[in-house]
Amino acid sequence: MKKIPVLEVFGPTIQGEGMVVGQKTMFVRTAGCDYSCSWCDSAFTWDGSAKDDIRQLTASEVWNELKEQGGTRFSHVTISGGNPALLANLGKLIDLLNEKNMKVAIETQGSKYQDWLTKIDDLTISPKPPSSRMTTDFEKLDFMIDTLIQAGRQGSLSLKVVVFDSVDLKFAKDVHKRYPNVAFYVQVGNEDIHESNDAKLIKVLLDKYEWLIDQVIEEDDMNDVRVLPQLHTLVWGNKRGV
Ligand SMILES: C[S@@+](CC[C@H](N)C(=O)[O-])C[C@H]1O[C@@H](n2cnc3c(N)ncnc32)[C@H](O)[C@@H]1O
Ligand SMILES: Nc1nc2[nH]cc(C(=O)O)c2c(=O)[nH]1
Ligand code: SF4
Ligand SMILES: [Mg+2]
Repeated sequence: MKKIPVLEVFGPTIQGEGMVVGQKTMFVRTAGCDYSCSWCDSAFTWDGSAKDDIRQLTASEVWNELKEQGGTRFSHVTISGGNPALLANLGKLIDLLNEKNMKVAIETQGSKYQDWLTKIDDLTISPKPPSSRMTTDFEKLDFMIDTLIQAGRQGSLSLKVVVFDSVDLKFAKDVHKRYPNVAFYVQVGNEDIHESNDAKLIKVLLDKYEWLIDQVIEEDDMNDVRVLPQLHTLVWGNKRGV
């Protein structure tokens, strides 16, 4: 039986980001990423700092853990990382979750396609803007989005770009223009991922949110865009596992 490298199972909590923000959900966080974004708020998934906490679990072991923590208080599971789309055998977990009548969401940056992506109810693809210092392979992203749309998954799909500055905003605009038929979100970037003073953090994040709203309001290429903060950060700050 192929295993899944798991770093965290937590919840129920609310989805703090993107297309189903506010949705009550459990989280499974896988280890490993093909990127190393300068501002990654989950760098422990790939920088080696949590390597001793990685557990190799089967799909049914992950399900058991979800049930242990969530009981009967959930019907939605979000799989994030790291990049969960690096894992071909995650398909087994997705099939099991579907069998258990769970809705399943995935967070990925769009760098790697898997066939099981067509089975996801809420799929967030989050290409990385220049501030991350990563470079998007648009051929791969085109392939992923074309394939998903061809498979009839347009309604389950969204793009979400994290924005820190006006260069990122230009990138977000270009991504939205390239895929005009995909629901599009911009999200406030958190520059203070190590800040433990929540009041200070919230003030900065709300100011950035207002700045981002103002930018989108003025932009005639962004009329069908949703502007969101990271809701979980406003509620719980930089705490892990919420
Ligand atoms: C930790 S990533 C894991 C999934 C996948 N690797 C990705 O980046 O889409 C989950 C989400 O958090 C966002 N994110 C990471 N660091 C952030 C930060 N400092 N501020 C705002 N969003 C951040 C990512 O852009 C992504 O949308
Ligand atoms: N509540 C909550 N919402 C989230 N949305 C995306 C998350 C992630 O780290 O992928 C996340 C997370 O870690 N917590
Ligand atoms: S792609 Fe996602 S998990 Fe990977 S480094 Fe960037 S934000 Fe972090
Ligand atoms: Mg997060």
